[in-house]
Amino acid sequence: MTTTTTQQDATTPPAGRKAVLDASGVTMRFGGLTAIKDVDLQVHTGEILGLIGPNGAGKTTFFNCLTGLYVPTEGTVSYKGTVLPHRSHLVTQAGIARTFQNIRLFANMTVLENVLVGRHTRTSEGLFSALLRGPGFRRAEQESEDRAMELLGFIGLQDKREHLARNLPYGDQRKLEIARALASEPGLLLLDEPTAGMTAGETTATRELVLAIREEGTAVLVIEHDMRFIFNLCDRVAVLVQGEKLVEGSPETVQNDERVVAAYLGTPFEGEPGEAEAAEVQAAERAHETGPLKAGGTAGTAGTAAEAEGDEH
Ligand SMILES: Nc1ncnc2c1ncn2[C@@H]1O[C@H](COP(=O)(O)OP(=O)(O)OP(=O)(O)O)[C@@H](O)[C@H]1O
Repeated sequence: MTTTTTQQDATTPPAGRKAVLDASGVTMRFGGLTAIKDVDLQVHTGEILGLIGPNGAGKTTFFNCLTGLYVPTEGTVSYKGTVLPHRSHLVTQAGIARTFQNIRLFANMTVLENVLVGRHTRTSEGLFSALLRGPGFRRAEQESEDRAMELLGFIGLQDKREHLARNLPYGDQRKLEIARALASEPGLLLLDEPTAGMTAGETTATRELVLAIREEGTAVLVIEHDMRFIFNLCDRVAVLVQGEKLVEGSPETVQNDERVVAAYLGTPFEGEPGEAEAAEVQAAERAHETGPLKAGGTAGTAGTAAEAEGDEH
């Protein structure tokens, strides 16, 4: 069921675009369980790629392999042509930022402070400079704050800069997570279920935000269960099923692939609905009309499908 299909439009980079992310043969085993098996995936500059799959398909595990949280059992992950180290802060420094399925903000810090935390990989001032609070440090601090305020403006939270993160409404907390990730100036942003628990309005706002992020020059790889969101947003979609890439291609290609439907809904029964089942339902309906249930569970004279069929002729 999990044969990999590579569509013509799946691997060919759009003209003039290069791969920012190149995951090759990524496999992740936990003891006897293979959560990810030999997955290849590329994300190109200016692209929004969706990663979908049923619960437990391995999407988050794959993200963890990309971002250095897990060391893949096999395979490599490259960013702009350089193989990434298996350390998450080095991956962030290289240019990949992410958000998590469950919000991970510093609840007791302000909105602004949360974004400033996200900038630490982009500030070069050392410990001594920070302790002495010399001119170099103060300048860097001001630059960081200016950039953080720019990002808060970008997500529409500039007026809440002094609010504690824990006091923000849920949708704003999600946006703040994205701003914190953007503070590291990534070339690729990974979003893990960014619209989980959101209202329809918040989901639409998130879609617009992701499109604006792409406009600013950051490629996006997004995991999401909300299919409408994915198919309306993404340039391409990849489907993971039981740890393997099943299909990859345009939203239309993926939506129309029967194996994707089967993976989500289960394999359909062979053939048409059985005549016997249909007759049974009809018989039960007639029995209901004919009279009260007799002891033994049959109604009137129409106890079985066969009898019902016989009655009709
Ligand atoms: N640290 C771990 N140790 C052992 N097994 C794990 C670990 N992390 C994930 N798994 C297993 O790997 C498989 C894939 O899980 P994963 O969370 O990546 O799926 P998912 O596609 O993100 O699911 P969901 O959509 O429900 O979030 C599951 O069987 C899960 O139980």
